[in-house]
Amino acid sequence: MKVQTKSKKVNKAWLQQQASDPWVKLAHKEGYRARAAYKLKEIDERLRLFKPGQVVVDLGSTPGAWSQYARRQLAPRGAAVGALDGSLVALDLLPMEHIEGVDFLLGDFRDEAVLAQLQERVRGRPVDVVMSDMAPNLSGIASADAARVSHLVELAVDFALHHLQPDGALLAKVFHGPGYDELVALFRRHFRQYKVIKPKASRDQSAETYLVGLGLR
Ligand SMILES: C[S@@+](CC[C@H](N)C(=O)[O-])C[C@H]1O[C@@H](n2cnc3c(N)ncnc32)[C@H](O)[C@@H]1O
Repeated sequence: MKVQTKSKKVNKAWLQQQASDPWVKLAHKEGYRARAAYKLKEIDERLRLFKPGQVVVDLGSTPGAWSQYARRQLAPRGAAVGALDGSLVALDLLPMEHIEGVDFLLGDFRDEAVLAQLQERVRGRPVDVVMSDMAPNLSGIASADAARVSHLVELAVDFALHHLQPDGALLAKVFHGPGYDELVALFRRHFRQYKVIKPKASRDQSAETYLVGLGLR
């Protein structure tokens, strides 16, 4: 009974925070499924990641705000959405409501069979942008959580090394704390340039930040 009361309180606080969050309001107005769209938008406005006609892979895509944003950038002006077929491939553990022009795959990125299916969807085309907003369920045990985050980012780097075109980009969510410096070193080792960006839409109290690798070494 006590637990239920506490979770109701947490829920109420979360709902209040959502209602007063300017990014949530903007997301509603502009038709995005989540405020996360504005993190990607800011990164894109700084680095110009997306261009019409590119091939993009979105890892950890649900509910779909990054896919929605990327899809809007990839569609050449005035082109039918069908022109995008297969050029935006999204993957998540959780189902994602359909977005026109987005080829969604349900599965765990750590699973080799799922990785093989993702590779099939990419059909051997060089990928321009791999983006990963994947975040594991956190246990609260810092070392275990850091290992989970690092593992997902390392797998995303490995995927990027095999599929990115030479001037392509990898964008990945990371967390400050144990394992962070090693992930920065990994980006430095494999990319000609790397950037660390904490977008304004990322909550100050959150340890999340984004690493972007530009151009393969
Ligand atoms: C912060 S949400 C992504 C939000 C998304 N970028 C958007 O704009 O709507 C993180 C997502 O990562 C997914 N995820 C976590 N671990 C994953 C894994 N091993 N394989 C695939 N997806 C994973 C979660 O299911 C969750 O939907």
